[in-house]
Amino acid sequence: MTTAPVPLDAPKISVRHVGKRFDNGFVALGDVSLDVEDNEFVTIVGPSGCGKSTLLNILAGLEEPSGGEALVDGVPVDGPGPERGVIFQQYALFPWLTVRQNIEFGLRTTRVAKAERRRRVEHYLDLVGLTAFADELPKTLSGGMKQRCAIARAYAVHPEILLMDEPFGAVDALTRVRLQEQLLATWSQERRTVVFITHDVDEAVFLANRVVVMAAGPGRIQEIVEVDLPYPRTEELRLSPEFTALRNRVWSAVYHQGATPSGAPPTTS
Ligand SMILES: Nc1ncnc2c1ncn2[C@@H]1O[C@H](COP(=O)(O)OP(=O)(O)OP(=O)(O)O)[C@@H](O)[C@H]1O
Repeated sequence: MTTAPVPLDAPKISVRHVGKRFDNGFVALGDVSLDVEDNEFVTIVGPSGCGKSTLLNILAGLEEPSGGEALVDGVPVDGPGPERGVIFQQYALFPWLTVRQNIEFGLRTTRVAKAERRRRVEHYLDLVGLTAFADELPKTLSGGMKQRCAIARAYAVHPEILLMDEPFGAVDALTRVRLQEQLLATWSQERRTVVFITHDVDEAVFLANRVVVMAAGPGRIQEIVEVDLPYPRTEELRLSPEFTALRNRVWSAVYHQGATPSGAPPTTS
């Protein structure tokens, strides 16, 4: 059997008419199509149950679509792969391994030489601010620290694509802002393609090149909002009229579906 050549101009990720009907007959995704270019940062927002996680799981190769296909570099996704790092809301650390060992774990299954593994682990420990806790077990860490450890573990493998499902959902507001800044700093230094699910409209706009707004019944793309704000994104930018306008536009696309995500609605006075 011959494999079709990968087109040079293929988007990094291509979702083509993907549908998902679960075994109980529930249709979680209707007909979803989306291209994500190399090095893009795309966030996905939408009401609970509109199929965000289902779509991400299909990209991760953890679920199979029941119609259409998902492609990475022009090749159909057929299970998980090391080029796609997945980060969930729950940290999923190994409790019996130290922070350092948890970060190193993913690297053991790659062909990275020992010296390079060590270098990378120290680099990502430093990047997420956990060097001082490297020899601690996860049970001694706060929720935000555990999540930073999970993020370092995913980054250390150098996946070309990061698939993130509400990764900062369980951390306090201040840690969340720091994690957002760290993620953007890493993304701009090391360039990855990121697909990031969130319920937080501010977070969606702050991080993304494009915000994909989904709707439910069945899950589908309602609107795509281009975020033409410059990087690096700063705290001042969050207060700017341009940011507020985009935030309100995304909010309105979600809000006018008749369901509300978490977070405060825009003031209308
Ligand atoms: N294995 C399954 N079998 C049947 N239905 C499922 C299954 N997994 C998810 N669903 C349903 O599919 C729909 C989409 O779920 P999904 O988790 O993708 O939504 P979501 O947009 O990520 O929601 P949330 O924002 O609450 O995390 C939901 O109605 C959910 O109940």
